[in-house]
Amino acid sequence: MDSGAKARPRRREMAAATSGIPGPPGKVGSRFSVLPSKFNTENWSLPGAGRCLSKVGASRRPPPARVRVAVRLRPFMDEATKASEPPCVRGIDSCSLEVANWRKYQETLKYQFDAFYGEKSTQQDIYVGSVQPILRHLLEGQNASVLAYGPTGAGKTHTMLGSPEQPGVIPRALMDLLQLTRDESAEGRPWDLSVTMSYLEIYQEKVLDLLDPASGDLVIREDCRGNILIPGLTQKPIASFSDFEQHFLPASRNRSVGATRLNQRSSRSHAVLLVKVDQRERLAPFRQREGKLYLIDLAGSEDNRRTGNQGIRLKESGAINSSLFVLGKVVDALSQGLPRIPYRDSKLTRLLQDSLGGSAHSIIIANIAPERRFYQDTISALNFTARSKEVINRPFTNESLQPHGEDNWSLSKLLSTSTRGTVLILLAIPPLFSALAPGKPSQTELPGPSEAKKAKGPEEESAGSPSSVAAPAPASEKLSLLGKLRSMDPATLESLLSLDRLLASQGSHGTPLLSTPKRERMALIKTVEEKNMEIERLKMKQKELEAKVLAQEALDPKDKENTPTVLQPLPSCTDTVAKPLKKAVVMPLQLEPKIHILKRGHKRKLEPSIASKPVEKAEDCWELQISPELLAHGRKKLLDLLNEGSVRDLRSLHLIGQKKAQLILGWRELHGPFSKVEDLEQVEGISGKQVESFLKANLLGLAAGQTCDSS
Ligand SMILES: Nc1ncnc2c1ncn2[C@@H]1O[C@H](COP(=O)(O)OP(=O)(O)OP(=O)(O)O)[C@@H](O)[C@H]1O
Repeated sequence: MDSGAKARPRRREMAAATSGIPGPPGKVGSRFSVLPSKFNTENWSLPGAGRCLSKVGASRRPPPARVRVAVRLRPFMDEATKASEPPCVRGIDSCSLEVANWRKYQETLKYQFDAFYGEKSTQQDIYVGSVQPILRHLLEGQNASVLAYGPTGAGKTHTMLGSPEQPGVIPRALMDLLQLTRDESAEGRPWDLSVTMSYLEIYQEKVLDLLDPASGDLVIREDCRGNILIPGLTQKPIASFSDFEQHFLPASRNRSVGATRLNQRSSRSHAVLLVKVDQRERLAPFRQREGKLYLIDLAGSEDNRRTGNQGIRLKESGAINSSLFVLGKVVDALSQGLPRIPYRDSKLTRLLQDSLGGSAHSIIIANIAPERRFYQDTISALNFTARSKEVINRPFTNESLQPHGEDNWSLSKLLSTSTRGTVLILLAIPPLFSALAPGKPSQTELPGPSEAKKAKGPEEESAGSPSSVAAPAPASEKLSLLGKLRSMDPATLESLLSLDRLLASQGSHGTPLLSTPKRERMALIKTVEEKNMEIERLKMKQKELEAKVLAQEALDPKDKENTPTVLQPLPSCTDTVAKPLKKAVVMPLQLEPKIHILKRGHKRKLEPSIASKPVEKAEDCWELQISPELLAHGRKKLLDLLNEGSVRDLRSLHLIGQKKAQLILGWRELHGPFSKVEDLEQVEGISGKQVESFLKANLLGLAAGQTCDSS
C-alpha cells in the first residue's frame, strides 16, 4: 500500500536527516547549548520585511498551503530489545518508510511524507529541515504552527523541547526568531519588531495558563475576524533568549507530567507555546503586522492495557484520547472537504482551528517508535499523519494600520488589499475603536496609548494632529458610518470588494485614496448604503413571493391533499432571504411518498397493498428502486456506522457478525475511514457478493426505519 501517493516528495536537504550528521557547533551561555551559531542560509533564506509584503500583496489570492507532515522514528530505548527484535519500521529514503504488515508478513505498508527522519537523525536535522523554513512567515505577519503528534513514549517532548544537551524545536526556534527580530529592527530598517510569549496546557479539557497557574480554566474565543483568542492569557515580552528561559523554564515545571508504564515522564496534557511577533512600520503608512507561532507538544495517545493506567492516570488518559479522537475527526472532515468541521468538540481542536484548515503554515511532526509493542500505535499515527497532509490551509497576512493618525485609515486600502491575500484589520483611532468594538478590546489585542505614541513617527505627528482627529462633526459622522461597516453582512462586504476592484480598474489606486481620504470614503460609504437598500428591497420581494406561494397552496385543494401536514409555514421563514429558499427545497421532497417502488419493465408487478406495507414488500423487491433521497440517506448512515461504530454497533447491522465486525475495525485502523460503503469489499474476508447482500439487507432496513420514523 502506498498511502502517500498524492504527496509530492520534497527531495531537499534531508539526506542529513537519515545519516545523522550532527549540526553546527552551539552557542555559548545558554542552557540549550547546542544551538546553531548562525543561520544556515543554504536551507533558509529569509527575505526582508519589505520584500515579504510585496510578495504577499502582489498576488490576488494567497496560494493555499498544504499542511506539511514529517515523521521521526526514535531509536530503540534499550539495547536488549534492539538485539532481540527487528524494528517494525524501516526508512526507505528521506521521504518514505515502510512498516511490516502483520496481516500478510510477506508484504509491507509503504508511506510517503514530506520528510522522514530516521533513528539516527539529530535535533538539528529536524529543526533545519522542517521547522526553520516556516519561521520566515512570521515576519510576513502570517501564522505558523508546529505540532508534535504520536503515541506516548515515542519522542514528542524530546523533539519539541529536548534536553540541555540536545535542545529541541522550541529553544532552537526561539533563539532564531529572537535573532531575526533583532536584525529586522536594527537601526535604519523600516520596521520595529517585538516578541511576546504565552504558555498554556490543556489538561482534562481545561485551558490552564502555565505562566500564571492560579488563573484557572480559561475560555477560548473567536473574534469577528476568525482569530482564536484566549482572553486573560498571560503574555510576557521577551527581548532575548535569557528572557525566554526565565519565563519558560519555571512554567514548564508547572506542566502536568506523570509516570506510566510506557514513559517515566509522560506528558499528561497538551502543551502550547504561543509566540507572537508584532511589527510596526516606522514610516508612513505606519502599518502593523502580527504573526503567531504555535509550538505544540501534544499528549500521546494511550492504550490503557499497556500503560497500566489507573485512577487519575486513567482519567487523564480518557481526556487525552478523546481530544485526539476529535483531532482525528477534524482532520478527516478537512481532508474529505466536509461542510462541518467539529472544531468545537474539544478544546484542543478549537485552539488548533488556525493551524488545521485555517490561516497558519503548519507542520505536523509524527513521532513513532521502532519497538513491536508500539506497532498498532505506529500504524494509527502514520494513518493520521497521511490524512493530515490532505489538509489545506490558507495563510494570509495580518496587517493593519497603527492606531493613530486619521489619514492612516483608508477603507479602500482595507478592502482592496484584503482581496489580494493581505487582510488589513481595522483598528482605527483609539477613541473610535472603543466605540466600534463589540466588547472591550483585550489588552493583548490592542496596543496601549503609550505604545501607540511611541510608534508615531515625526511625519505622523505633523500630518495627523490631535485636533484634526477630534474635529467633532466629522468624527461622530464617521463613527456611525464605521459602525455600519462593522455590522455589514458578508454579501455587502463582497459587493464593496467588487466596487473597490472597479475603482482600482478605473485608476483609483491606494495612494490617491490615501491623499484624498474623506471624499473617497464618503463615496464608498454611500455605496454601502445603496447596497443595503438594495438588500432590503430584495428581502421585501422575497417576502412577497413567499406570501404568493402560501396563498396558492391555500387555494389549490389538490396540492393541499398531498401536503396536509408538511406545508405548515415555518415559524421564522420570512426573517431572512435565505430561509424561504430552504422551504423551497423541502417542499418537493415532502410531496413525494417516502419510498418510491418503481416498476422495472421486465420485473415483478407492484402489488396494490404495497403502500401500506412498504417494508416487507420492499424487501421482496430489492430490484425495485428506493427513492434516491432515502438511498443516499441510508448509505450515509451505513458509512457513518462503518467509520465510527464499535464492534457492537457493527454487529447490529444485518449480515455482520463478530468476526466481520473485527475485520472492519482492523481495516479501518490500517487504512483510515471508508470513503464509500462499497469499500467494504477491500476488507479481507468480505467478498463483492457479500457486500451486495449487505447493502440490500441494510439499506432496505434503514429505509424502512426512515419511513416508520416519519410516519
Ligand atoms: N530521538 C530520540 N533520541 C533519543 N532518545 C529519545 C528520542 N526520542 C525520545 N527519546 C527518549 O524517549 C523517552 C520518551 O520520550 P518523550 O518523553 O519525548 O515521549 P513522548 O512522546 O513525549 O511521551 P508522552 O506522550 O508520554 O509525553 C525519553 O526518555 C526521551 O529522552
